[in-house]
Amino acid sequence: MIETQSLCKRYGAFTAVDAISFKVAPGEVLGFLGPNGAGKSTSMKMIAGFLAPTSGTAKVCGFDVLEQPLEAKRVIGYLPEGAPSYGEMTPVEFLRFVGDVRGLDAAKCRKRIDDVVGRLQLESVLQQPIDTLSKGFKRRVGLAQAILHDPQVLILDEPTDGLDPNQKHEVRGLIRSMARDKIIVISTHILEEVHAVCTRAVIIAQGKLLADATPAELEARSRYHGAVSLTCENPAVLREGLQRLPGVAAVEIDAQDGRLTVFPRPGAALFETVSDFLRAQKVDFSELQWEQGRLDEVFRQITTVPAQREGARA
Ligand SMILES: Nc1ncnc2c1ncn2[C@@H]1O[C@H](COP(=O)(O)OP(=O)(O)OP(=O)(O)O)[C@@H](O)[C@H]1O
Repeated sequence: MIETQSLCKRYGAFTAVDAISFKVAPGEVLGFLGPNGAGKSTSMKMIAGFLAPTSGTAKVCGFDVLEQPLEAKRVIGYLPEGAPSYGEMTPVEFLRFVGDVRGLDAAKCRKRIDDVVGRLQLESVLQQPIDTLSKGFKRRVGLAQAILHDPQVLILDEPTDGLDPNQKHEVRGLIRSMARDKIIVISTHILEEVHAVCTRAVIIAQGKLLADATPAELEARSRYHGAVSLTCENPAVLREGLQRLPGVAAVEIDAQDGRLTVFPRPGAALFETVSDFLRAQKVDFSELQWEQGRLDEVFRQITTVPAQREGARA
Protein backbone atom coordinates (compact mmCIF):
# COMPACT_ATOMS: atom_id res chain seq x y z
CA MET A 1 0.00 0.00 0.00
CA ILE A 2 1.08 3.60 -0.65
CA GLU A 3 -0.54 6.04 1.71
CA THR A 4 -0.02 9.79 1.80
CA GLN A 5 -1.55 12.03 4.41
CA SER A 6 -1.76 15.79 3.94
CA LEU A 7 1.48 15.76 1.97
CA CYS A 8 2.74 19.34 1.46
CA LYS A 9 5.72 20.96 -0.22
CA ARG A 10 6.36 24.67 0.07
CA TYR A 11 9.12 26.71 -1.53
CA GLY A 12 9.11 29.93 0.50
CA ALA A 13 5.61 31.37 0.17
CA PHE A 14 4.80 29.14 -2.82
CA THR A 15 2.89 25.91 -2.23
CA ALA A 16 3.84 23.31 -4.86
CA VAL A 17 1.89 20.44 -3.22
CA ASP A 18 -1.02 21.27 -0.96
CA ALA A 19 -2.18 18.64 1.57
CA ILE A 20 -2.51 15.68 -0.79
CA SER A 21 -3.92 12.46 0.69
CA PHE A 22 -4.57 9.21 -1.16
CA LYS A 23 -4.02 5.44 -1.00
CA VAL A 24 -2.93 2.97 -3.66
CA ALA A 25 -3.38 -0.78 -3.13
CA PRO A 26 -1.58 -3.73 -4.78
CA GLY A 27 -2.97 -4.41 -8.25
CA GLU A 28 -3.83 -0.76 -8.82
CA VAL A 29 -2.22 1.50 -11.40
CA LEU A 30 -2.82 5.06 -10.28
CA GLY A 31 -2.51 7.78 -12.92
CA PHE A 32 -1.38 11.22 -11.80
CA LEU A 33 -2.90 13.78 -14.12
CA GLY A 34 -2.59 17.53 -14.09
CA PRO A 35 -1.49 20.52 -16.12
CA ASN A 36 2.16 21.62 -16.30
CA GLY A 37 3.38 22.73 -12.90
CA ALA A 38 0.46 21.08 -11.05
CA GLY A 39 2.75 19.34 -8.54
CA LYS A 40 2.85 15.81 -9.99
CA SER A 41 6.64 15.38 -10.08
CA THR A 42 7.04 17.02 -6.68
CA SER A 43 4.50 14.59 -5.17
CA MET A 44 6.22 11.61 -6.80
CA LYS A 45 9.65 12.74 -5.57
CA MET A 46 8.29 12.95 -2.01
CA ILE A 47 6.71 9.48 -2.19
CA ALA A 48 9.93 8.04 -3.63
CA GLY A 49 11.89 9.63 -0.76
CA PHE A 50 13.92 11.95 -2.99
CA LEU A 51 12.48 15.15 -1.59
CA ALA A 52 11.49 15.84 2.03
CA PRO A 53 7.93 17.06 2.52
CA THR A 54 7.39 20.36 4.31
CA SER A 55 4.63 18.58 6.27
CA GLY A 56 2.50 15.48 6.03
CA THR A 57 3.57 11.86 5.61
CA ALA A 58 4.08 9.26 2.91
CA LYS A 59 4.18 5.54 3.71
CA VAL A 60 5.17 2.83 1.27
CA CYS A 61 4.44 -0.82 2.21
CA GLY A 62 4.14 0.38 5.81
CA PHE A 63 7.51 2.23 5.79
CA ASP A 64 7.51 5.96 6.42
CA VAL A 65 9.70 7.42 3.65
CA LEU A 66 11.31 9.92 6.05
CA GLU A 67 11.69 7.73 9.14
CA GLN A 68 12.57 4.45 7.43
CA PRO A 69 14.17 5.69 4.19
CA LEU A 70 16.24 2.58 3.40
CA GLU A 71 13.38 0.12 3.95
CA ALA A 72 11.10 2.30 1.86
CA LYS A 73 13.63 2.76 -0.98
CA ARG A 74 14.25 -1.00 -1.09
CA VAL A 75 10.67 -1.69 -2.12
CA ILE A 76 10.46 1.20 -4.60
CA GLY A 77 11.53 1.44 -8.23
CA TYR A 78 11.56 5.09 -9.32
CA LEU A 79 11.79 6.61 -12.77
CA PRO A 80 12.38 10.36 -12.33
CA GLU A 81 11.38 12.85 -15.01
CA GLY A 82 13.98 13.11 -17.76
CA ALA A 83 15.51 9.75 -16.77
CA PRO A 84 18.82 11.01 -15.37
CA SER A 85 21.65 8.46 -15.31
CA TYR A 86 25.43 8.32 -15.72
CA GLY A 87 25.97 9.42 -19.30
CA GLU A 88 29.49 8.11 -19.72
CA MET A 89 28.42 4.55 -18.80
CA THR A 90 26.90 2.14 -21.29
CA PRO A 91 23.44 0.74 -20.42
CA VAL A 92 24.94 -2.59 -19.36
CA GLU A 93 27.51 -0.87 -17.09
CA PHE A 94 24.78 1.35 -15.63
CA LEU A 95 22.46 -1.59 -14.96
CA ARG A 96 25.31 -3.56 -13.32
CA PHE A 97 26.03 -0.52 -11.15
CA VAL A 98 22.35 -0.20 -10.15
CA GLY A 99 22.19 -3.95 -9.42
CA ASP A 100 25.24 -3.57 -7.20
CA VAL A 101 23.77 -0.63 -5.31
CA ARG A 102 20.55 -2.59 -4.91
CA GLY A 103 22.55 -5.45 -3.40
CA LEU A 104 21.77 -8.09 -6.04
CA ASP A 105 24.34 -10.93 -6.14
CA ALA A 106 26.22 -11.44 -9.42
CA ALA A 107 24.08 -14.32 -10.73
CA LYS A 108 20.77 -12.67 -9.85
CA CYS A 109 22.00 -9.38 -11.31
CA ARG A 110 22.91 -11.04 -14.65
CA LYS A 111 19.52 -12.75 -14.78
CA ARG A 112 17.62 -9.55 -13.99
CA ILE A 113 19.67 -7.53 -16.52
CA ASP A 114 18.88 -10.11 -19.23
CA ASP A 115 15.22 -9.88 -18.30
CA VAL A 116 14.91 -6.07 -18.35
CA VAL A 117 17.09 -5.70 -21.46
CA GLY A 118 14.72 -8.07 -23.27
CA ARG A 119 11.57 -6.41 -21.94
CA LEU A 120 12.74 -2.92 -22.93
CA GLN A 121 14.44 -4.00 -26.16
CA LEU A 122 17.82 -2.52 -25.27
CA GLU A 123 19.97 -5.20 -26.97
CA SER A 124 21.12 -2.97 -29.84
CA VAL A 125 22.45 -0.18 -27.58
CA LEU A 126 23.91 -2.12 -24.67
CA GLN A 127 27.53 -1.12 -25.41
CA GLN A 128 26.92 2.50 -26.39
CA PRO A 129 27.50 5.39 -23.91
CA ILE A 130 24.13 6.52 -22.52
CA ASP A 131 24.92 10.17 -23.39
CA THR A 132 24.92 9.25 -27.08
CA LEU A 133 21.54 7.45 -27.02
CA SER A 134 18.33 8.90 -28.41
CA LYS A 135 15.76 10.30 -25.95
CA GLY A 136 13.57 7.21 -26.28
CA PHE A 137 16.45 4.82 -25.53
CA LYS A 138 17.56 6.95 -22.55
CA ARG A 139 14.01 6.70 -21.23
CA ARG A 140 14.03 2.92 -21.71
CA VAL A 141 17.33 2.65 -19.81
CA GLY A 142 15.68 4.70 -17.04
CA LEU A 143 12.74 2.29 -16.96
CA ALA A 144 15.10 -0.69 -16.95
CA GLN A 145 16.88 0.59 -13.82
CA ALA A 146 13.53 1.24 -12.12
CA ILE A 147 12.34 -2.36 -12.54
CA LEU A 148 15.75 -4.07 -12.20
CA HIS A 149 15.27 -5.24 -8.59
CA ASP A 150 11.66 -6.29 -9.31
CA PRO A 151 10.26 -3.87 -6.72
CA GLN A 152 6.80 -4.12 -5.16
CA VAL A 153 6.16 -0.45 -5.86
CA LEU A 154 6.82 1.47 -9.06
CA ILE A 155 6.74 5.24 -9.27
CA LEU A 156 7.12 6.28 -12.88
CA ASP A 157 7.21 9.95 -13.85
CA GLU A 158 5.92 10.14 -17.45
CA PRO A 159 7.19 6.67 -18.41
CA THR A 160 6.26 6.98 -22.09
CA ASP A 161 7.59 10.52 -22.61
CA GLY A 162 9.81 10.64 -25.70
CA LEU A 163 8.94 7.15 -26.92
CA ASP A 164 7.69 6.49 -30.44
CA PRO A 165 4.14 5.09 -30.82
CA ASN A 166 5.33 1.47 -30.99
CA GLN A 167 7.43 1.87 -27.87
CA LYS A 168 4.60 3.65 -26.06
CA HIS A 169 2.45 0.62 -26.84
CA GLU A 170 5.17 -1.77 -25.60
CA VAL A 171 5.76 0.14 -22.37
CA ARG A 172 2.04 0.37 -21.62
CA GLY A 173 1.84 -3.39 -22.12
CA LEU A 174 4.83 -3.82 -19.80
CA ILE A 175 3.16 -1.69 -17.09
CA ARG A 176 -0.09 -3.66 -17.43
CA SER A 177 1.78 -6.95 -17.22
CA MET A 178 3.51 -5.87 -13.99
CA ALA A 179 0.34 -4.41 -12.47
CA ARG A 180 -1.18 -7.62 -11.15
CA ASP A 181 1.01 -7.93 -8.07
CA LYS A 182 2.56 -4.47 -7.79
CA ILE A 183 1.54 -0.98 -6.74
CA ILE A 184 2.15 1.41 -9.61
CA VAL A 185 1.88 5.18 -9.83
CA ILE A 186 2.47 6.90 -13.16
CA SER A 187 2.20 10.52 -14.17
CA THR A 188 1.12 11.37 -17.66
CA HIS A 189 -0.17 14.14 -19.90
CA ILE A 190 -1.58 11.63 -22.33
CA LEU A 191 -5.22 10.99 -21.54
CA GLU A 192 -5.42 7.87 -23.73
CA GLU A 193 -2.77 6.41 -21.42
CA VAL A 194 -5.23 6.63 -18.55
CA HIS A 195 -7.52 4.27 -20.43
CA ALA A 196 -4.71 2.06 -21.58
CA VAL A 197 -3.11 1.40 -18.20
CA CYS A 198 -4.71 3.09 -15.19
CA THR A 199 -7.28 1.52 -12.90
CA ARG A 200 -7.71 4.85 -11.10
CA ALA A 201 -6.71 8.45 -11.69
CA VAL A 202 -6.14 11.46 -9.48
CA ILE A 203 -6.28 14.91 -10.98
CA ILE A 204 -4.04 17.56 -9.45
CA ALA A 205 -4.04 21.27 -10.25
CA GLN A 206 -2.22 24.05 -8.43
CA GLY A 207 -0.94 21.53 -5.91
CA LYS A 208 -4.40 20.36 -4.85
CA LEU A 209 -5.99 16.97 -5.39
CA LEU A 210 -9.26 17.73 -7.20
CA ALA A 211 -10.49 14.27 -8.24
CA ASP A 212 -9.82 10.64 -7.34
CA ALA A 213 -11.86 8.18 -9.41
CA THR A 214 -11.77 5.38 -11.96
CA PRO A 215 -11.45 6.43 -15.64
CA ALA A 216 -15.10 5.40 -16.19
CA GLU A 217 -16.27 7.50 -13.22
CA LEU A 218 -14.37 10.48 -14.59
CA GLU A 219 -15.89 10.01 -18.03
CA ALA A 220 -19.34 9.86 -16.45
CA ARG A 221 -18.79 13.48 -15.35
CA SER A 222 -18.46 14.58 -18.98
CA ARG A 223 -21.39 16.32 -20.64
CA TYR A 224 -20.81 13.83 -23.47
CA HIS A 225 -21.57 10.89 -21.18
CA GLY A 226 -24.61 9.12 -22.64
CA ALA A 227 -24.73 11.43 -25.69
CA VAL A 228 -25.50 9.90 -29.07
CA SER A 229 -23.61 11.08 -32.11
CA LEU A 230 -23.91 10.31 -35.81
CA THR A 231 -22.91 11.43 -39.25
CA CYS A 232 -25.52 12.17 -41.93
CA GLU A 233 -25.91 14.09 -45.17
CA ASN A 234 -27.85 17.08 -43.88
CA PRO A 235 -27.65 17.36 -40.06
CA ALA A 236 -29.27 20.82 -39.82
CA VAL A 237 -32.57 19.41 -41.18
CA LEU A 238 -32.73 16.82 -38.38
CA ARG A 239 -31.89 19.15 -35.56
CA GLU A 240 -35.37 20.43 -34.74
CA GLY A 241 -36.99 16.98 -34.73
CA LEU A 242 -34.27 15.54 -32.51
CA GLN A 243 -34.52 18.48 -30.15
CA ARG A 244 -38.20 17.66 -29.51
CA LEU A 245 -37.58 14.02 -28.55
CA PRO A 246 -38.16 13.10 -24.88
CA GLY A 247 -34.98 13.13 -22.79
CA VAL A 248 -33.03 15.36 -25.18
CA ALA A 249 -31.27 18.31 -23.57
CA ALA A 250 -29.50 19.74 -26.62
CA VAL A 251 -28.42 18.97 -30.16
CA GLU A 252 -25.12 20.24 -31.52
CA ILE A 253 -23.47 20.07 -34.92
CA ASP A 254 -19.68 20.08 -35.03
CA ALA A 255 -18.56 23.03 -37.16
CA GLN A 256 -15.52 21.11 -38.47
CA ASP A 257 -16.78 17.68 -39.44
CA GLY A 258 -20.59 18.22 -39.39
CA ARG A 259 -21.08 15.39 -36.87
CA LEU A 260 -24.31 15.66 -34.96
CA THR A 261 -24.42 15.05 -31.19
CA VAL A 262 -27.60 14.63 -29.16
CA PHE A 263 -27.10 15.32 -25.43
CA PRO A 264 -29.34 13.64 -22.83
CA ARG A 265 -31.16 15.22 -19.92
CA PRO A 266 -29.84 13.84 -16.59
CA GLY A 267 -30.61 10.12 -16.35
CA ALA A 268 -32.11 9.81 -19.85
CA ALA A 269 -31.01 6.95 -22.15
CA LEU A 270 -31.15 8.19 -25.74
CA PHE A 271 -29.73 5.52 -28.00
CA GLU A 272 -32.98 3.76 -28.89
CA THR A 273 -35.01 6.96 -29.00
CA VAL A 274 -32.58 8.49 -31.49
CA SER A 275 -32.17 5.37 -33.66
CA ASP A 276 -35.98 4.83 -33.79
CA PHE A 277 -36.40 8.46 -34.84
CA LEU A 278 -33.78 8.16 -37.58
CA ARG A 279 -35.38 5.03 -38.96
CA ALA A 280 -38.87 6.56 -38.84
CA GLN A 281 -37.58 9.59 -40.74
CA LYS A 282 -35.76 7.25 -43.20
CA VAL A 283 -32.53 9.18 -42.65
CA ASP A 284 -29.40 7.87 -44.31
CA PHE A 285 -26.91 7.96 -41.41
CA SER A 286 -23.63 6.33 -40.42
CA GLU A 287 -21.40 5.87 -37.35
CA LEU A 288 -24.22 6.04 -34.81
CA GLN A 289 -22.42 5.97 -31.45
CA TRP A 290 -23.22 6.05 -27.77
CA GLU A 291 -20.57 8.15 -26.05
CA GLN A 292 -18.85 7.03 -22.86
CA GLY A 293 -17.72 10.58 -22.13
CA ARG A 294 -14.60 12.55 -22.93
CA LEU A 295 -11.72 12.62 -20.49
CA ASP A 296 -10.15 15.68 -22.12
CA GLU A 297 -13.30 17.68 -21.45
CA VAL A 298 -13.52 16.47 -17.83
CA PHE A 299 -9.82 17.27 -17.36
CA ARG A 300 -10.43 20.84 -18.61
CA GLN A 301 -13.54 21.21 -16.47
CA ILE A 302 -11.73 20.11 -13.32
CA THR A 303 -8.40 21.84 -13.84
CA THR A 304 -9.43 25.21 -15.26
CA VAL A 305 -12.37 26.24 -13.06
CA PRO A 306 -10.46 26.26 -9.73
CA ALA A 307 -7.53 28.02 -11.38
CA GLN A 308 -9.79 30.87 -12.43
CA ARG A 309 -11.67 30.90 -9.14
CA GLU A 310 -8.75 30.80 -6.75
CA GLY A 311 -6.15 32.83 -8.62
CA ALA A 312 -2.45 32.42 -7.83
CA ARG A 313 -1.21 29.74 -5.44
CA ALA A 314 0.32 30.90 -2.21
N1 LIG B 1 13.02 23.69 -6.24
C1 LIG B 1 11.95 24.42 -6.53
N2 LIG B 1 11.86 25.71 -6.13
C2 LIG B 1 10.77 26.46 -6.40
N3 LIG B 1 9.70 26.01 -7.08
C3 LIG B 1 9.73 24.74 -7.50
C4 LIG B 1 10.85 23.88 -7.25
N4 LIG B 1 10.59 22.66 -7.81
C5 LIG B 1 9.36 22.77 -8.36
N5 LIG B 1 8.86 24.00 -8.19
C6 LIG B 1 7.54 24.50 -8.65
O1 LIG B 1 6.54 23.64 -8.12
C7 LIG B 1 5.46 23.54 -9.05
C8 LIG B 1 5.15 22.08 -9.27
O2 LIG B 1 6.21 21.52 -10.06
P1 LIG B 1 6.18 20.00 -10.58
O3 LIG B 1 7.45 19.77 -11.31
O4 LIG B 1 5.84 19.12 -9.44
O5 LIG B 1 4.94 20.05 -11.59
P2 LIG B 1 4.41 18.92 -12.57
O6 LIG B 1 2.96 18.76 -12.29
O7 LIG B 1 5.27 17.72 -12.50
O8 LIG B 1 4.60 19.66 -13.98
P3 LIG B 1 4.96 19.07 -15.44
O9 LIG B 1 3.73 18.39 -15.93
O10 LIG B 1 5.23 20.33 -16.22
O11 LIG B 1 6.15 18.17 -15.32
C9 LIG B 1 5.88 24.27 -10.30
O12 LIG B 1 5.29 25.56 -10.29
C10 LIG B 1 7.40 24.37 -10.16
O13 LIG B 1 7.90 25.51 -10.80
